[in-house]
Amino acid sequence: MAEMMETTKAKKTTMKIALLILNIILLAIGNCAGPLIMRLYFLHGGKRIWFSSWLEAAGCPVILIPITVSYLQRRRSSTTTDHESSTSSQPSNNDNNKLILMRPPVFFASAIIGILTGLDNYLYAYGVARLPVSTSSLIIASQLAFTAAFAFLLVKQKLTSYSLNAVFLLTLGAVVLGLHTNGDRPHNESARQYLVGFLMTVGAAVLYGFVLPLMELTYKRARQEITYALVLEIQMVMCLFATLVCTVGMVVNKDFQAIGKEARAYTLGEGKYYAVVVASALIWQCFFLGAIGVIYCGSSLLSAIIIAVLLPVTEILAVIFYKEKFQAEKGVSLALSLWGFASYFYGEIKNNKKMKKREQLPETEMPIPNP
Ligand SMILES: Nc1ncnc2[nH]cnc12
Repeated sequence: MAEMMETTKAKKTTMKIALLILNIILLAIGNCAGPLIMRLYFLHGGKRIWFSSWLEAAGCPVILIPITVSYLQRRRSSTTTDHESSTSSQPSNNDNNKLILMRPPVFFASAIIGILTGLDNYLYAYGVARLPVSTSSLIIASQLAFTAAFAFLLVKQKLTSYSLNAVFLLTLGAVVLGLHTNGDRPHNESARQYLVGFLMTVGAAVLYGFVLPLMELTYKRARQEITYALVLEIQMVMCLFATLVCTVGMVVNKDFQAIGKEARAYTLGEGKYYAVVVASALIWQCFFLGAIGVIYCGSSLLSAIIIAVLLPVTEILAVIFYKEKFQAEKGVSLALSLWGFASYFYGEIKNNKKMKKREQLPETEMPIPNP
């Protein structure tokens, strides 16, 4: 019996590590390619900020694919368990047969997070439209410090010397990255436009720094078991509400009527315009699913650290694809980010080892029962 429990526990741990790796990959794709494709829209004639922020969430119907696969899998496994339990008189798990796992408290929390995400997407898109990538990346990297502060307040995230060191190094990396942005205001932009873009991006960093721990709090306070299938449903509801917020913005701003004209005038061609739009919607889904998936497998702080560590990668990709200059600051920033990331993981590994030792201790101290 104890052996069976050990095997199930080991299986669960392996599954969680596999899920963590998968979500880190999704987050990496979204975090690196998202800002680049959003910028591609603005660089070649795109002007609609509400539309651009709408694209960050509107690709959510694609999440219906893994939701359906997960439902079919649950049903299949529940049929097998039902069959086994009918012969072994064990109760079957009712939740497995449900098409929708989410209960009202999680639904309302996801809806609120979705509304905040919709507003955040607008702030973020505004910054990408107005500022050079290097500047907006610098500001967004400060999000890590806000996440650390909000995670400390909302979910009592323990800040070890290693995670604090990681926050410090990653923030320093962002500051170094911004050193070369002096006087980088584009020629066709007024000082006021530039300043508003700057402030909007600061707002995005603060708001998203709040949203990540809020999601972790939702997982912790949910009065139901959180599984990855439920995480997919949360992503769906969150993005639906974010899309709703941005749809209102688009309607007020008359963006829907402007899309056709904008596509025809796009300097890369109409076909490429729609390709950018579709790719953008899909890439941002990777970002948001990756972000909340990493929170599920790890924590909101880990999600923010991965986002911060990948920002210099985005810079390098911008150098390759948009022929931006690669100054020494970018190399230093990259090194600092990797150092911060290594520090965080070293701390986590040390912590895990300590926890495992503590788990094993009572077993060795327990008296051996008489047969
Ligand atoms: N809406 C957003 N999209 C991507 N990265 C972000 N960082 C802060 N807000 C963001």
